[in-house]
Amino acid sequence: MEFVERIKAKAAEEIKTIVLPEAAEERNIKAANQIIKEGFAKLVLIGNPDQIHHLASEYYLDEIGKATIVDPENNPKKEEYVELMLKLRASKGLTREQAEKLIVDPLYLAALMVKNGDVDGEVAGANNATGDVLRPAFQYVKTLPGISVVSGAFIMLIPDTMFGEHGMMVFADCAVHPNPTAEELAQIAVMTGRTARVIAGIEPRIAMLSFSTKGSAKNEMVDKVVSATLLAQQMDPTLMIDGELQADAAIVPGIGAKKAPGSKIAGKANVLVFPTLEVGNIAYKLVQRMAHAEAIGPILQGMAAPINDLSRGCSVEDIVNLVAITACQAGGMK
Ligand SMILES: CC(C)(COP(=O)(O)OP(=O)(O)OC[C@H]1O[C@@H](n2cnc3c(N)ncnc32)[C@H](O)[C@@H]1OP(=O)(O)O)[C@@H](O)C(=O)NCCC(=O)NCCS
Ligand SMILES: CC(=O)OP(=O)(O)O
Repeated sequence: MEFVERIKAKAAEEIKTIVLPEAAEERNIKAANQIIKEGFAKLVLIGNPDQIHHLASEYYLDEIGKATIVDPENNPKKEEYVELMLKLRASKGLTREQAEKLIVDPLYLAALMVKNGDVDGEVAGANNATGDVLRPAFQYVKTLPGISVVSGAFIMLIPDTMFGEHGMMVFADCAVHPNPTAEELAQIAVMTGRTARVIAGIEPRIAMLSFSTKGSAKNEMVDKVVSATLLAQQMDPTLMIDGELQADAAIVPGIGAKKAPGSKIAGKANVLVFPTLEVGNIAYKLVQRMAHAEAIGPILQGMAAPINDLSRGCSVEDIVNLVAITACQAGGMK
């Protein structure tokens, strides 16, 4: 079974409720209709009900009536969420007046719904920049115990290639943490290995990427990747991790054998960990656009509850796929 079909079938085994805070938008509403029709998740749509119904009738989206619509301007749970916000962040200086303003923002409302257990997960980002999606999630939903840094992975499905796992690769961090320390990069590598195992369903072979292979260049940026590799190997000895490797040494067998003889990962990597967000975000977009890869994500790694971001360049299908992954995470696939 193909990856996307497998994820949808898994989500359908235990139906979860996912909130879409950008529902009054064409791609979101079309995706919502498709998800309800396919039946692998229940949906809560945040937005102006008139706008949502108008879009649904404009595009003949017959299933939208089966979703729960929450109007942020007229939300019966507003007071309950404001109290929760104050309980969680009054100590950080949040005032009642600020909380009452924030809870009308669909991205804050969605994060509070997740925190309050009213929904099982959230998908947003088609209409909002990543930072704006992440901030309410970081403030209210927080990270898993023991995780200090959230990162974003993409499952890349690259057509007509044998790179990675028959064209499937996992890339991270492509979305969240601009300039990780060695310790943070090690955490990102370990979390990405787990995403590859649990969500992509592959046994990870993780390459810690750099512009140097096994000491071919000397620079503090290379030193960071070397330290991160050692730390990641210690953090999870069950994972196969090697570095520092250049991208060609990581994925091309002949070059891997030449530049990193004896490495179990070189030439065979199916997980690529980038040294900074700058590199990861540029690399995933180039592979997506130039190699016509499907880029599923960013799947946020290390959140205490499933909240996932989208690229503003996403398609309807991208939203559908990420909702399926979010529902699987809510079902315990983390
Ligand atoms: C994620 C991001 C928005 C956080 O920036 P910020 O709001 O300035 O962060 P702050 O330092 O004020 O932190 C806000 C909260 O988030 C937490 N946080 C920040 N980065 C975090 C991370 N990577 N993992 C976990 N928590 C994080 C902070 O601990 C803080 O929590 P607190 O308020 O309870 O103390 C910022 O790092 C960012 O914009 N990243 C790039 C996103 C992006 O544009 N990606 C490219 C497109 S996908
Ligand atoms: C993941 C990402 O790059 O998001 P956007 O394209 O919205 O900035």
